[in-house]
Amino acid sequence: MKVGLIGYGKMGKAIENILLKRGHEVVLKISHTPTVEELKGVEVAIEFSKPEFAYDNLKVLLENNVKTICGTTGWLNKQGEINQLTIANKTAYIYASNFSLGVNLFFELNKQLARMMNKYLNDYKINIEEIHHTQKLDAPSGTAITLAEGILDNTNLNTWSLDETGDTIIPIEAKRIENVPGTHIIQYTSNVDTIEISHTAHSREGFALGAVIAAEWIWDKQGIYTMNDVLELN
Ligand SMILES: NC(=O)C1=CN([C@@H]2O[C@H](COP(=O)(O)OP(=O)(O)OC[C@H]3O[C@@H](n4cnc5c(N)ncnc54)[C@H](OP(=O)(O)O)[C@@H]3O)[C@@H](O)[C@H]2O)C=CC1
Ligand SMILES: O=C(O)C1=N[C@H](C(=O)O)C[C@H](O)C1
Repeated sequence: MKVGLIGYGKMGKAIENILLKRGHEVVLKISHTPTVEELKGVEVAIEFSKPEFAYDNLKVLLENNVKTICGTTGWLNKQGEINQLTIANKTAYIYASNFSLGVNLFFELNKQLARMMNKYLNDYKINIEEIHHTQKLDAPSGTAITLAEGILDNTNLNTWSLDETGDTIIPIEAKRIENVPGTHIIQYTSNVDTIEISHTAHSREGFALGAVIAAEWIWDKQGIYTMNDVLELN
């Protein structure tokens, strides 16, 4: 597979290592919005850049029929437009707030626990905590937002918030600590006990491997997909 890396930072470099180990060719690695000329020969693009650049990058990629994997978080208000561009250009696109197998299993566990807890939310108060390295630009993390959405879809709770509290709000606490690749904790606390589930990434390797597996999967497809499709989780 001939891959273009759009965003050659911490994740771009981790993804390159895995692509090369799996026998793929990295034909482009840039830290700017690609030009049409640069995209010639790119079969699949993997976009891990910064929140403010993701939309422009994805627009160029999809308008040039490049199949695209996007892991950049913190820009999702324009996801609808990107989905429309994917369909209009008959190409293929996967976004995931987290590409690791472990977190995608954790997303399913979170939904199942939320379904069980819904009738006990008078007794148990929920909270989400996420911890990341100090260079992270967005808060809360994309993964924490996906976890909150999984809980909202399976309970009578109304919304999530970084700073507000209330009976129907899921509070998310975002901590920034040097060198932490990504930790997510969900707690249900009553007067007598706490139920807690957590996922701790030990490095960026799991995110990077998941993005490469998604690129390999989308290579011969058209349409909008998720990691649930790639990993056949449900
Ligand atoms: N979905 C997932 O599984 C994961 C998602 N992420 C997300 O991926 C993103 C990148 O993370 P990470 O690699 O750690 O961040 P880094 O800051 O290490 O890398 C971002 C890179 O993007 C480059 N860049 C700047 N402007 C542009 C542009 N216009 N187009 C393309 N690239 C550009 C930066 O270059 P320069 O330094 O010169 O500005 C930098 O090299 C973040 O949004 C993060 O939240 C991270 C891990 C896993
Ligand atoms: O910025 C990061 O590093 C990470 N970002 C993603 C997120 O916002 O959820 C995924 C992972 O937690 C690492």
